[in-house]
Amino acid sequence: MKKNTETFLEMRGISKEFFGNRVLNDVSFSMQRGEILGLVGENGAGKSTLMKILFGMSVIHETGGYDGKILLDGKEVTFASPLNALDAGIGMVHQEFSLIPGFTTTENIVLNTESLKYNVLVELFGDKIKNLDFEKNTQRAKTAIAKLGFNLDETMLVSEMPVGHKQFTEIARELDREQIELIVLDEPTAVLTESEADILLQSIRTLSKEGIAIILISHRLQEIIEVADKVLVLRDGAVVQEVSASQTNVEQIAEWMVGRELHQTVIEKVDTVREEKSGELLLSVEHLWVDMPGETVRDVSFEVRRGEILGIGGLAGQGKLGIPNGIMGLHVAGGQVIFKGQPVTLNNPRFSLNIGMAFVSEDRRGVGLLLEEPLDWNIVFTAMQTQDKYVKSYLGGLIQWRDDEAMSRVAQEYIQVLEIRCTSEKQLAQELSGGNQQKICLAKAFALNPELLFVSEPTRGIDVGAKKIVLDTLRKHNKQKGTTIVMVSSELEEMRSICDRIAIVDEGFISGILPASAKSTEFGLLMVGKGKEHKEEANA
Ligand SMILES: Nc1ncnc2c1ncn2[C@@H]1O[C@H](COP(=O)(O)OP(=O)(O)OP(=O)(O)O)[C@@H](O)[C@H]1O
Repeated sequence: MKKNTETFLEMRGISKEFFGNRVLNDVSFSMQRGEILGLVGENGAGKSTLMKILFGMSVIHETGGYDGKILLDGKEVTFASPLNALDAGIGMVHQEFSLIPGFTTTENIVLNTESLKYNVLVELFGDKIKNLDFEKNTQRAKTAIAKLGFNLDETMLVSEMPVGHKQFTEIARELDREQIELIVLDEPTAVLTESEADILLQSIRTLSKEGIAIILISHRLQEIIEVADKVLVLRDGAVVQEVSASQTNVEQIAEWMVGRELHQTVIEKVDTVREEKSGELLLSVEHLWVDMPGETVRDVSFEVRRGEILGIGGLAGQGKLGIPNGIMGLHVAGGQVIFKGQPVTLNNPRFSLNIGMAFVSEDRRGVGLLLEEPLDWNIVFTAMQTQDKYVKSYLGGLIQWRDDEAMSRVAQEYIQVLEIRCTSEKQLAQELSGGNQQKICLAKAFALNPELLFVSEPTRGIDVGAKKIVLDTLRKHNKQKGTTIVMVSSELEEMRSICDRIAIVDEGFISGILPASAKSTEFGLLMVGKGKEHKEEANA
C-alpha cells in the first residue's frame, strides 16, 4: 500500500490534567497512512500521556479522562480500553515490557489470540476443549518476525532472551494483528545495540511503505531525523513545533525541546588528561563470572582505587551489564571479589549493600522502584533498611519510627538537584515519567552515600538537556563526597567525559583498560575484540 494524502488519524485539542496538574494543553496533530511521526520532548513533556490517551489506557479514564477529540478517517472515536484501540487497528509498544517470562517468543506473540484446532471432543464438550494449533501459531510468529527482518528464535523463552530480543518480540506481537494500521513505539531503541537499532529503523521504513503509520518516541534525536517524515515537538505539554524531518536537524530539535539555545554540547569534551588515581585499593575483582541472560561474564579481573571513576563499556550483549549485576548479587556469580580487603559474599544482595556498595540498575522498573509508594519513601527506603538512616529512636532505641521530616528534606534536596519533574515528594513513583523515574533511582543510591557506587546506563531514557545534570551530579558526588564510581554505559562519549579509566568488555572478557583520554578509535578496536594485547598491560 502506498502512502496517501488523506488524513487517517487526527488528535484535536487534547488536554489532560492529573489531579489538577495540567500535563497536556490543547495538543493537535494529524497523520496519513504510512506516515512516520517522530514525537519528541523533555522528560515529563507529556509524550507517553498523549499516547496513553490515544490507546485508551485505564490510567487516563481513572484520572478523570481528557478533553479533545480523536478522529479516525474523519470519524470521532473514543476508546474505553486498549482492546478498543486494537480493534481499530492501533497497537502500542510501551517503555516497559509486558511479556510473560516463562513463555516462548511464539507464545507471547499469539497470547490471547491463539489459533485453535478442532478435535472430536469438541462435539461433546464445546469449543473450550479445542487444542492449540501449534503449527499455525508457529507460522504466525514466523510471519510477524519476518516483517521485522531481525533474527528472533521463535522457540526461545523470554526469560532467557537478551533485552533487545524482548523489544523485537513486543513489536512482532503488534505485527501479528491482522488489521494493524498504526503502531506507537515508546523509546524502542533505548535498550537496543546500534546494529539492532539500525535493523529496527529499517523495519519501521518497510512497515511504513506497506501503509502502516508509526509514531516513534525517542530521545535519540538522530534516529528521529533519519527515519521520521514529520517531527512533533512537545514542551511542557504543548506543541511547540511541527516540522518536516528533512527541514530540521538535531540541534534545532534539542533547542525547541528545552526552549533555549544550547550553546555548549551536552557532553563536555575531556579537556584534561586525568591522572592515574593512586589511592588505596578499594575493589579487586578476580576471575569473576556471571550468568546473566544475554550478558554473560566469563572471566573478568580488574581493580578500582578509592576516589576513581571507572567506566565499563562494550557492545551490548558482551557482558558489561553482567559485571555490576554479578557483584551486587542480582545474578548468579562466581570468582573472587575483595572490597576494602575483605572478601565479598557473592549471590547475596544485602551483603553488598551492608558493606558500603550501592547499585543503580539499568532495569529501573524491574529492580529499581517501589512504584506504588511516594518518592520520598523510594529515595530513603534502602538507606533506612540497611543503614538505619532516616529513623528516630524512642525509649532508648526500643522503638524506632521513620523520621518524616528527614525523609522529606533529603527527597526535596534530590528533586531540586536532579530537576525531577513531580508535584511534590509525596507523589507516587508510578506517576512519574520514565526519565524522571530514572532520576529517582539515582537519588536513592546517592541517599545511601555509598563508598562504591555502581551505575548502569545512568542516562538511558534521559532527555538531551538532563543528561548533563545526571553526569554532573555523579561527578559532584565523586569530588565532594569521595564516592568511588563504576559506571557501565553504552555511551562512550559520556563515559569519557567523567571517567578516569574505561574498561572494555568483549565476549565476556575485558579486552583492555585505557585512560579516558585515549582516542575513540582505540576504544573502538577494543570493542570489536582487536585489543587483546592491551589486556595484560592494562591489568598490570
Ligand atoms: N498516573 C499519573 N498520575 C499523575 N501524574 C502523572 C501520571 N502519569 C504521568 N503523570 C505526569 O504527567 C507528566 C507527563 O508525563 P509523561 O510520562 O507523559 O512524560 P514523557 O514526555 O513521556 O517523559 P519521558 O521522556 O521521561 O518518558 C509528568 O509530569 C508526570 O509526572
